[in-house]
Amino acid sequence: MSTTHRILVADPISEAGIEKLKADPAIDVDVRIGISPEDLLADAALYHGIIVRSQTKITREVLEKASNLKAIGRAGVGVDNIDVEAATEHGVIVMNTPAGNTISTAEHAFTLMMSMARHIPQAHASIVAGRWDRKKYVGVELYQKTLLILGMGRIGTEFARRAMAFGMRVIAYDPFLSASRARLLSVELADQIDDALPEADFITMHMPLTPDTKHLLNRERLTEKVKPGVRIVNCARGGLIDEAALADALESGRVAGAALDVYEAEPPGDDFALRGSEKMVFTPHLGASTVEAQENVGTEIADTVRNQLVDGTVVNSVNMPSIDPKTLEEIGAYLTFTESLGRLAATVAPRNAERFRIEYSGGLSEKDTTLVTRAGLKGLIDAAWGDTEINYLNAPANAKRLGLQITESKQADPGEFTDLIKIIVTAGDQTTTVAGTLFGGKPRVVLINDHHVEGKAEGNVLIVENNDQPGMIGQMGSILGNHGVNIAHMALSRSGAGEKALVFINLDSTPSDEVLDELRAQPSILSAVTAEI
Ligand SMILES: NC(=O)C1=CN([C@@H]2O[C@H](COP(=O)(O)OP(=O)(O)OC[C@H]3O[C@@H](n4cnc5c(N)ncnc54)[C@H](O)[C@@H]3O)[C@@H](O)[C@H]2O)C=CC1
Ligand SMILES: O=C(O)C(=O)COP(=O)(O)O
Repeated sequence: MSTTHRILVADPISEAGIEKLKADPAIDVDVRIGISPEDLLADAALYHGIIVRSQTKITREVLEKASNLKAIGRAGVGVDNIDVEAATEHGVIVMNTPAGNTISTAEHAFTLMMSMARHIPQAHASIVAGRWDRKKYVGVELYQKTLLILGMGRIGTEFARRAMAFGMRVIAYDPFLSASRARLLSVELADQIDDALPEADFITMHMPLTPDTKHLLNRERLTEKVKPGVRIVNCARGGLIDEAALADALESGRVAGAALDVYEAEPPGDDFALRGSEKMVFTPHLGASTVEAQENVGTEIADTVRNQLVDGTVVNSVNMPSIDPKTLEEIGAYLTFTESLGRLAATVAPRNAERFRIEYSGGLSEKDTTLVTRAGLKGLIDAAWGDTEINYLNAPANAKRLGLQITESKQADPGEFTDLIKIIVTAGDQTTTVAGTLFGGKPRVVLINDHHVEGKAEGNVLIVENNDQPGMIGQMGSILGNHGVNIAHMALSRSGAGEKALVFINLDSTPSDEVLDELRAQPSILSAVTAEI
């Protein structure tokens, strides 16, 4: 039976994007543009996917109600209207469209800079008002002026190209920009923002709004650090500039002008201090509002969310590593297997694990194993704590919540196997080790503590530790047989003749507590545990 995935489109995306979703039999789409916060809360549980732009706020409260939600798609770049931390905790993947609106936004920001330099909106309004103010609107050239770009990512880079074509000197401040990349882009790299501010005739902002970047242009910078007469463009996020401080800096003349597409509150309230200033140029968050950009981001996000819900791929996620079809092919087989190993470790290990260590050797040691580690962690947490809401996304956050330390190591030499995955769980001074490999594509458990076995890592398993003495297998077989539990496969291991032995049994059904109690009551059986892995 095929499942239908229900997607809410909460903000306006292109018709082409909506048509894509409507045409897909696996998708049921509800277009509810401008849905109220109350309705969103009330109906959040209906949806597996939600698509937004910058308007709809996906808050922690919404995520708490959205019990079926798996993916949020942002048709655009900035995800500051989504509580990504809460989404991660709830196992909801957040994905965006990083490149679809780059050119439109760079062009818009550049247009704002030029309009500001030549007072275009004010001059236009003066004509409309019947005036002919040629003296009042004398502007400045961009040519040979110094431009400071704050945030040299996709949009910043496109802005720089255009500025250089206009003969501007370009300085970039971006803590994540390498010196070699700056050279490649022909821009000067500023190590410290405060060193660059006094040099800039124009500043343009192109970074995300985060707790680190909030009010990057604060009162001190706007009134003491910037070059007198600077002109500022913000087409990124309103919160990057302290608007009240900007109003004062304009008033004092330290800042000659500013052009904003984005605001601390959108739309700005009645108390918006900058509204009346003649030195300002405003647009209502139009950076990405072109036919081309909307076509790009609308169709892309429709595909991205659809593919995540239907095929399990993850691309352009801001809170989870990518799982593209190639990655799935490379490590897909290891994901379910490592989850089983995690479950097995939980079964054999004592409760209250404190440390989870996963070791990769062989071919896997050269691959990106982030997700494989998360799969093992998911299996462990699910089986040990009974937390079925756990998934690849929220496994690390849940491990943290449970006080579980995670370490991962890799070594090239796999010993006798092509690939080996070892999970070591520690609780107090007790350490439990399980290891496994894919044997001709089939998952095999090859080690449980110091016992080498060759067990099938699937279905119902029973692990019995006993004293190595004659008749033990018969004893176990009869107890299981008497309760109608069929043995599918059995693997034996012992540390030495007459010492401790371990039996790894695959069963056709789950043994009851009665069976386990009976096994444990045998004088030579030291332990018996069962799990569905
Ligand atoms: N007005 C509009 O309609 C639009 C606004 N945006 C905004 O523009 C921003 C930039 O977009 P893209 O260039 O596509 O993103 P991007 O991710 O390609 O670039 C962002 C850059 O900011 C840098 N950065 C991060 N923290 C920084 C810090 N503390 N100081 C300086 N640089 C820092 C990053 O290293 C990166 O190079 C987005 O975050 C979004 O909020 C994006 C599209 C449309
Ligand atoms: O992509 C972004 O970050 C934007 O700010 C564009 O916002 P919008 O989709 O036009 O509401």
